[in-house]
Amino acid sequence: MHHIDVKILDSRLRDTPPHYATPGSAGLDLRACIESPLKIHPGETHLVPTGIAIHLADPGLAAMILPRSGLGHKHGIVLGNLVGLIDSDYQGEIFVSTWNRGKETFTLNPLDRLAQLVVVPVMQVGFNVVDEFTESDRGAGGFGSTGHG
Ligand SMILES: O=c1ccn([C@H]2C[C@H](O)[C@@H](COP(=O)(O)OP(=O)(O)OP(=O)(O)O)O2)c(=O)[nH]1
Repeated sequence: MHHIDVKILDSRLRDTPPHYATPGSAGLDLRACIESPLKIHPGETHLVPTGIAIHLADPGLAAMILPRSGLGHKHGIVLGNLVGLIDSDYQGEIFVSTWNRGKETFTLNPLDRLAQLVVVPVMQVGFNVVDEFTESDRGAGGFGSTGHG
């Protein structure tokens, strides 16, 4: 298992440092480190601090912030940037762009679990500029060009 450095920036999280809820969990809970309940009206987006900073350090790693399924499906609380990408050299606090795409006001309470962080391997590649690609079966066909079935 990889280990990465984390800073706890909000003392309320001291007793709950980031950990996977079950051994099979892919996402680490990110909590809303706000001082008081926050009403998010339909269509609004708020940048919510999470009280933690991570340093992935290895350019072969990145972290993605993803919505929580229940919040997104039932309450329309998703991400203003759809997916958040944390670079391996980022050391600042992690923020969640919190968008209420639903039709009802949602109240976010301090330390609520808001989103999830997934650490993923990243391959960095070099680009060779060419005039022609080596031929493939698909060629430039996309957007449904292989049919529906
Ligand atoms: O949902 C997010 C997305 C990003 N970040 C942090 C970590 C990331 O490494 C940094 C920069 O993000 P990104 O590269 O996506 O932002 P940008 O808008 O392209 O700006 P920059 O010029 O800072 O790269 O902001 C967050 O805290 N939450």
